[in-house]
Amino acid sequence: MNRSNLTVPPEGAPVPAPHPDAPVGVPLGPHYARCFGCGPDHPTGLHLEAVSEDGLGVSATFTVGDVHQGAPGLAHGGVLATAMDEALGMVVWLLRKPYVTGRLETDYVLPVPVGATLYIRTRCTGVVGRKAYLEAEARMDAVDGPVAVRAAALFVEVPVAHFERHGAGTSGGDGAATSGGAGTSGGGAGGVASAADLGRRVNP
Ligand SMILES: CCCCCCCC(=O)SCCNC(=O)CCNC(=O)[C@H](O)C(C)(C)COP(=O)(O)OP(=O)(O)OC[C@H]1O[C@@H](n2cnc3c(N)ncnc32)[C@H](O)[C@@H]1OP(=O)(O)O
Repeated sequence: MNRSNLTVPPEGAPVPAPHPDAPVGVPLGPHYARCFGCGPDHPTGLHLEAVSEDGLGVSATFTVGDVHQGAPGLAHGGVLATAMDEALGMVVWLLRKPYVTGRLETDYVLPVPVGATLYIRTRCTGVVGRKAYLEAEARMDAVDGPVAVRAAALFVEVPVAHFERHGAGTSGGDGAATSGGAGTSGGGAGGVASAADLGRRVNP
C-alpha cells in the first residue's frame, strides 16, 4: 500500500509474542456496548465482529448498512476507515495494554456498496517502546475476495488515566452497560463501561 514511514516499524523491531492471556481462536466480543465500531447497543454503529486468530492477529467482519453511506449506495470512506481502526484496535487489546490510535493511513482500493461484507484481517508488525505498528486488509464479500481497503497504523500506549482524564460520561452508572466481552464471548477483549473497567481488563 501507499504509506509513510511513520507506520513502518524500524528495521529489526521485534514482533511481540502473544500475551499468555490473549485468547486464541475465539470471538473477541465488544470492548464497550456503545462503541461506534463494535458495540451491539449502538443503533447505527458498525457492529463489527472480531475473532482472535493466534493471539496477535484478528479477523473481523463488517457489513455496510444503509446508515453507512457516503455517495448513494456506497460506503462512506470515513466509515471504512473506522472499520479498519476498530479491527486494528482489537489487535492491541490482545497485547493487554491500553493503546490509542496515533496515526491511521488508508488506501481505498475499490468502491464498497451497501450490503457488502468486508472481511478484515489485521496484524501487529512490531512494537518499539510505547509504539505498536499494525497493518490491515479488507476483502470484499469473501475471505479471499478482492482487496477493497488497506490500512496501516501506529498505536501509542497510554496509561489508563488517559481515558479517565479525557473521557466524558464514561464513569459508569450512566447506562453504559457492557455486553459480550470476556464473560459471554469466550474470553475475548472484554466489555468495559468505564476507564476503571478498562484498567482492570488490560491489567487484571
Ligand atoms: C478502548 C479501546 C478503543 C479502541 C478504538 C479504536 C482506536 C481509537 O480510535 S483510539 C481514539 C483515537 N485516538 C486518540 O484519541 C488519540 C489522541 N492522541 C493522543 O492522545 C496523543 O497524541 C497520543 C497518546 C497518541 C500521543 O501523545 P503522548 O502520550 O504525549 O506521546 P508522544 O510522546 O507525543 O508520542 C509517543 C511516541 O509516539 C509517536 N507519535 C505520537 N503520535 C504520532 C503520530 N500521529 N504519528 C507518528 N508518530 C506519533 C511520537 O513521535 C513518539 O515517538 P518516540 O517515542 O519515538 O519519540
